[in-house]
Amino acid sequence: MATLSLSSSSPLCKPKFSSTTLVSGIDFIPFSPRPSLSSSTISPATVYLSVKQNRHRNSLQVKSVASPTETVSEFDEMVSGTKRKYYMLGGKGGVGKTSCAASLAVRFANNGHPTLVVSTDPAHSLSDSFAQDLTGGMLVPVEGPDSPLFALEINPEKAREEFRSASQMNGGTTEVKDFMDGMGLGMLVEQLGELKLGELLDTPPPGLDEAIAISKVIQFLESPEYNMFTRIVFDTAPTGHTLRLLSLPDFLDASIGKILKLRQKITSATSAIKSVFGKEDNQPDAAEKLERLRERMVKVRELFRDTESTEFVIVTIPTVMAVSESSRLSASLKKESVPVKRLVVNQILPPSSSDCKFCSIKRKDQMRALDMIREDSELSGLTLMEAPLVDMEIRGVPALRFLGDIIWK
Ligand SMILES: Nc1ncnc2c1ncn2[C@@H]1O[C@H](COP(=O)(O)OP(=O)(O)OP(=O)(O)O)[C@@H](O)[C@H]1O
Repeated sequence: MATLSLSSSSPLCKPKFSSTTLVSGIDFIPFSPRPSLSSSTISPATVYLSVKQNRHRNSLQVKSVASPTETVSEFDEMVSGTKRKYYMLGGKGGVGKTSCAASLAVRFANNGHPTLVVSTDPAHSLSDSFAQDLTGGMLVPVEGPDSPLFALEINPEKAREEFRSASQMNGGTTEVKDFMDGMGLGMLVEQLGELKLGELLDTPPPGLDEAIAISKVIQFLESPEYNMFTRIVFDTAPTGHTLRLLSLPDFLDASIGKILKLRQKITSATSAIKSVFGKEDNQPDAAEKLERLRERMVKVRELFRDTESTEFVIVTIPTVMAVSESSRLSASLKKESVPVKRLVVNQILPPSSSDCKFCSIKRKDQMRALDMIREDSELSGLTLMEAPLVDMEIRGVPALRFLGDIIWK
């Protein structure tokens, strides 16, 4: 039986399979691997853990069982190369997307990659996860990891406001409509109204915030000062939003195209009239802004489908509901040609070493859900990466490093 060790004094150390090292406050004891999960679907060096308090207060032991045939490391593949790569983590609400995304970002940073972790979930929890204030909609350095790690929580309200102001006419739609009505051109404005842009922005459908947020990130990343980041990890909003997001760039691209055409017609009509009356047309560069937004939407769409640089990682928990939703998510991503290779199954309970009835029933349930994954036509082809349910809240860089070292192998 091999032992996986993690050392707090050496965050860059790779797992060793021979000795036990004490790390921080909890003791992890090994238990046998489930024979029903084949080595082809298990991530290398899958860790089976049970958690129990250690009498050494500041130490943590992690022991694992490594199959002798498992040699290829998933994380080695993820970490190799300095070309920029994007990892998008998504799944059902509350399964641990933020914890997994933050732990992956820490893992990349501790393996030499200047990394950016971005939350596009309107209900941000990166700050809570890192236990640092990362709010403000700008890049904020995360303290702790070995290489630079920055976080960005996109403020959806601010991003949407920018989009709204770029989409509006000079002086507001009503004013323009009155003016255009007077000129017998009200029909054009009505056409603009039919696009229901105002409605779209006032009650945004799931996915719009995300699309705008991601296009905002692309805008950031285009600036030379962000060239340094070689890994970008996205903590995305729950599944429903993600699915809408996939079709949104097309929808917005088409809408913006129409808006731009109408704007052009209206602007040329108004400026011709204004010039007759000697008024200056001081129209700001709104059309230009809108065009740039449209271009970024196209880039978002391309980014999602780029198998070279992008990977969507589904995060789930071993319950029938979460597995069913993950299966649907995987099918939708496949349909949209979004690359998916890995599935993180989070919060797996250890086999009960006590006579806790609740624990053993719960674990049996989880094992059934894992079987479901194995038999699911959508999910069985993905590489399974398992994470135990630990008996402490995953908060702060040391805890995230600990979790990351277990999941991302
Ligand atoms: N493996 C784990 N062991 C113990 N606690 C965990 C584990 N993974 C996540 N948690 C805890 O579960 C809670 C929810 O996790 P997290 O915020 O990462 O989920 P989420 O999927 O991002 O949620 P949301 O959909 O609300 O954004 C947090 O308190 C987190 O610390």
